[in-house]
Amino acid sequence: MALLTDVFLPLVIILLIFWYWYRSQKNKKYYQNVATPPTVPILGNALDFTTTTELLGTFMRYRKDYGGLVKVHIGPLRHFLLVSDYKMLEYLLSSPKIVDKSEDYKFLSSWLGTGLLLADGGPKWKKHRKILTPAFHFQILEQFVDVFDSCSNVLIQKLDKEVGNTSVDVYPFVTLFTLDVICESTMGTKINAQDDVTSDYVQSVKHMCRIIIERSISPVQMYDFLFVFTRNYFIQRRALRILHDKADGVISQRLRELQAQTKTDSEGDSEGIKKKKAFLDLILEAKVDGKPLSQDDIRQEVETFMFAGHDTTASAISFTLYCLANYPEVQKMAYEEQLSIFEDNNEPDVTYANLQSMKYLELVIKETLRLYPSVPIIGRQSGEDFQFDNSWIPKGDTMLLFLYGIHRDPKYFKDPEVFDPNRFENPDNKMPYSYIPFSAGPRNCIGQKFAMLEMKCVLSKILRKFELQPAVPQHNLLLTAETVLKSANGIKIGIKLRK
Ligand code: HEM
Repeated sequence: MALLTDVFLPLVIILLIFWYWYRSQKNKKYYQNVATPPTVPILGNALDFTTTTELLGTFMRYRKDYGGLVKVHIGPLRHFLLVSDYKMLEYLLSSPKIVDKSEDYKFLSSWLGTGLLLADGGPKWKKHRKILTPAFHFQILEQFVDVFDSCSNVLIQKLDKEVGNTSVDVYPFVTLFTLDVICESTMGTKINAQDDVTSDYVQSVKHMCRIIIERSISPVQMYDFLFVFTRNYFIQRRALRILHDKADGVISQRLRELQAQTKTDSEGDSEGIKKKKAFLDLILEAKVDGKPLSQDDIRQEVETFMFAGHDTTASAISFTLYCLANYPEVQKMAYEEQLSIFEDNNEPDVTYANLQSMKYLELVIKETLRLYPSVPIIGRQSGEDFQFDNSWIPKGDTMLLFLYGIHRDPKYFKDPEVFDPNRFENPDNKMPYSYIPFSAGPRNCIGQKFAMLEMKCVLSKILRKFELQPAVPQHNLLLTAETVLKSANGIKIGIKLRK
């Protein structure tokens, strides 16, 4: 006993003090000149973020009070660097080396595996990015206009039933529309989410999107070993089985069809009809190092497109409708542009050429994405220590790139809180990293052209059919930074039939 108290305990204390001293000496070179908001013991800055609706406001305050680089502590073990400094954003996004996603994306991995969005920036990501890029060539995108158009028609029917309602939350309608679009374009199969909202598939997508967010802020669910004891774990397990089975089923069926088609073609019995290709077909045809992708790799890319391509566009379309409703002058100009393109206002179908000529609508979407970027924050980490200005940033530390923050910086946007699509009329490209709704650099959004066409198509059809009005009673958005930007109290507008 005496040995324990006289020798062992003091030794442990000395070692701990030495370890603490050594760590603080070693860490001295890190984060120099980077401010930290005042912390409380153990919790650090955690009390500033108790809900996802506080996040953007707190980050904006940090930015205003402490500048473009802020070190934030969450509890005793976690910290991150909040980045909205122009030069640092440019450095990080253009770097061919800092291409790894941060830890925060891990809750998505049971669904998306190592598909493009989550993959570290190693050789696999590079090869997959290279073979998937041609899938977004305009000749391929052109084929999807029919899909955008027919899914928009279903949405119009749904909104038609809301005519006269002065306070419609458009987000639930739009998110089912974008799910229909992405499913048909990616897998080449219809899920009819807009007509069958209770289907297992639609519900599973919804559960997964919800659970990912709940896990990222819950001190219990964020740890895998505790998560397995929660109800969400069992819901997630079932949802993943449904989602994976669906994707696997579609992939196997397409493979069989392709094999049968090759056989018929080689027997000279082809009817000569060129079937529209879904993204899946292009992935099935692609070769990496001379070999086709494995079934797992294919499924992960398909599910990545499903995830990355539906909630993002739903957020952008819904906020654009909100802005059009609340800025009647802007809506008038957007509507007049539609009239100039479709002389007969009842013209039902939209073509690729029509979409190309919707220049003003594009400005409206761009300005909406400035104020309401679908992805308000993205996370990165570096594989090695690096120096920026006079500060060293350690390898593996999370850096949160605050896109929402730089989009509202008066240094780059005059009167940043004002919604003014004309500010993009003659863009000067001198500061390209101040406007990055689709990110930038090697890991930018692969689907941005697809998204722009889809958004223009559906907005064009809605604008021609309905007059959008500010909601009554007045609706103030309560922005919440989940995986995508949403409004916690809905995105509400009034809908009136155009005469
Ligand atoms: C308004 C719509 C959209 C917005 C604002 C948007 C925004 C973004 C952003 C900011 C990133 C970077 C994420 C990060 O670094 O963590 C990203 C990546 C990505 N997006 Fe989009 N996106 C949209 C639509 C789409 C669509 C329609 C698709 C697919 C059809 C898509 C597929 C992807 C993929 C696969 C990545 C990962 C790329 C990589 O890391 O190589 N996105 N998107």
